[in-house]
Amino acid sequence: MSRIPFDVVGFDLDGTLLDTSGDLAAAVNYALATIDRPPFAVEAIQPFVGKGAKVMLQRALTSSGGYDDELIATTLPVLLDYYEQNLAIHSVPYPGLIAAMDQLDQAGVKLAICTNKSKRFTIPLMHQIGLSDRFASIVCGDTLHVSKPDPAPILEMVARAGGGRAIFLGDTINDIAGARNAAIPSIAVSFGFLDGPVENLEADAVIHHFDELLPLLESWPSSC
Ligand SMILES: O=C(O)COP(=O)(O)O
Ligand SMILES: [Mg+2]
Repeated sequence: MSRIPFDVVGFDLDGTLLDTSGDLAAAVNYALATIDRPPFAVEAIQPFVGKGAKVMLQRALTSSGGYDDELIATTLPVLLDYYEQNLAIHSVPYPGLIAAMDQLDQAGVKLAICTNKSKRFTIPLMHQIGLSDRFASIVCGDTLHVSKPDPAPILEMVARAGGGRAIFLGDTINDIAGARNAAIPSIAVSFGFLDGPVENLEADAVIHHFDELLPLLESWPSSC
């Protein structure tokens, strides 16, 4: 019998399951080079991630001289096409993820994903990393007509994974607010693409490494 009081453990993707920042930065920098803007360091791109590729590009353009709609219209397809061809060159699971997933499988808990990344990138990326068949459901930024922090995609992820009690892990306010809006508990990961102190996310708990996940879930009060 599992001592974990959850049926579904849901994960954000970028900055939570996988460190995708190397490939995202390469795509942003490729697009910026086509308009003679200088590249960003990988770490500088991280806080731009979390609300989809268009917002990531808008944030990069804002930090390098500004933009108008025409510039977005020409550079976004360049970024998207490059990223689609280069999804998993540098991207890797965070340390301890696979072992934590194995432990959750053994405990009979379903794993699921709710990401603001488009389906066009999410499904091939998870396939190329070799993890796509480990998740009971994968809800992307364009699966519904709304994305996190709206609660609908998180609730859809839980429903598609079979329903029941759920908890959600993420690295940005979109994830933690989305879980709160969906009335499920949340865990913030301190190793993701933070844009400030992890405490500012006001998650119910914080982990610094995936080794902490199983003990945390096993000690989670079953009444809350
Ligand atoms: O593509 C993004 O900007 C964010 O994706 P995430 O929701 O998996 O962090
Ligand atoms: Mg994220």
